[in-house]
Amino acid sequence: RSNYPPGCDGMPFLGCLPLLGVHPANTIMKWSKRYGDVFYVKYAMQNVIMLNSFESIKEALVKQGHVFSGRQHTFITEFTSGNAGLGFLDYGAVWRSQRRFGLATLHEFGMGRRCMAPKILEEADLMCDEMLKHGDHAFDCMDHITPAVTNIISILVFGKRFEYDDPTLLDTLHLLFDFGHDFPFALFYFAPLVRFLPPWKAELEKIRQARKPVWDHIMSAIQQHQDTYNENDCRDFIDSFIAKMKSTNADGVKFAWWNKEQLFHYVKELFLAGTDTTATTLRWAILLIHYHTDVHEKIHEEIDREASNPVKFEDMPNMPYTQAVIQEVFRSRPIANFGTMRKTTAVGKVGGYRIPKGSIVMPNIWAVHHNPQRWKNPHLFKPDRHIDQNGKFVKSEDIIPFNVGQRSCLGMQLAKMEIFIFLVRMMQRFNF
Ligand code: HEM
Repeated sequence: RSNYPPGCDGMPFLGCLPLLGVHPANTIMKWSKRYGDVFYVKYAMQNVIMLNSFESIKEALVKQGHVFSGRQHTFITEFTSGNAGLGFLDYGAVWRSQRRFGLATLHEFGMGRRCMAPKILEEADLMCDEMLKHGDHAFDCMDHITPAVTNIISILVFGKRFEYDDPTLLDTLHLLFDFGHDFPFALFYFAPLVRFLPPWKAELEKIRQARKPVWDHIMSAIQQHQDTYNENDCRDFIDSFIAKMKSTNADGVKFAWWNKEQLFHYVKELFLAGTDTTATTLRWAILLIHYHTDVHEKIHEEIDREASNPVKFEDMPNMPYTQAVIQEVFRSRPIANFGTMRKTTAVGKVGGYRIPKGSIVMPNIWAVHHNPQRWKNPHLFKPDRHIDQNGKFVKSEDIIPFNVGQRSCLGMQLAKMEIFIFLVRMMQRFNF
């Protein structure tokens, strides 16, 4: 294989899996000292091209986005998404049209005409009310953050929130957080045969059982929307999709991807992709602010001085320190260290190496955010590094928790809005 990147083969059958340790992204970042920015790591039987610098990630995912935006279909992508929805569609015309629809709809309901900000604030207040019920007793803040962010996706998708003790919400949380949180997706992805081994076989069966009521609920919500659909009153994501189904199929030609089954997978995926990510980022924010008393004092002072009470999303540009704190949370604790696996749809070239068609490629976002040449003491939490001499917030294009390129996170704007409003509102109502 001429001009293929260097790399590590590890052991027969297992490849490098046993060598990755408890923090694979950090281990791979260390290996880049030996192999350079672009190298391969064998995961079980499959080579994965790792991109360990912002330059190589940009060269591949942005400059050659048409080559590096595919997805591989495996047993686990089929199990998770039916290889439909959006995140696991392979690159091509179908993905492009579904993505365009998703972006336009999220814009409409997220930032656009029907801005979600007031609903996010309302949910943040309801969440704070629940937290207050604990009085002086200790509690796990995730017990309240997860239902609240799940409700934001519910409002977007179903047009309504759930009471915190509603069985549908509880079933959804059970599925997303009890199973989803630590699910070894990569293990099933690279070593699909483990699904036949007893402990994993049983685990998958438990997930099948747990997801049934949630899937039934999504299907019946779609049916209910179809029964009550009014073309002059588009209530939410499902209505927008139904409108698209009707207009696309209007001439009697059925387009395979604008149908109820695809809608079901899309809805499912918005919950999968948009809840744990946002909730975990918020949890990191609370923890990091709590442990850094200097940061805690400065952010509180800015919120008291600059934010409306209750906070508005429009306050954000006047709050450079709060923006710096959020950017530093994203830098120091990216939720998806490796983004989501990409597959090349043609031959590509990165760092001078030839990347064959069909290669699996992963950006090491952790390595970019912890590069000591770029960030002084990268392991320290220091929001001030994002403030210039004039006290202004400095936005850094190489902080990439949502990844970059045409396949980056669909919900980035909504997630940023949620994190700002939830965090500031919590700090307006509590000290932590
Ligand atoms: C802090 C919160 C979030 C983080 C850190 C995050 C991060 C990511 C990352 C790293 C990817 C992989 C992109 C790639 O392959 O390059 C992704 C994809 C995706 N995210 Fe997010 N995400 C967040 C919140 C959300 C929210 C709120 C939604 C939905 C409303 C969402 C929906 C999606 C979807 C649908 C994809 C697949 C996009 C595609 O393949 O075209 N995410 N996200």
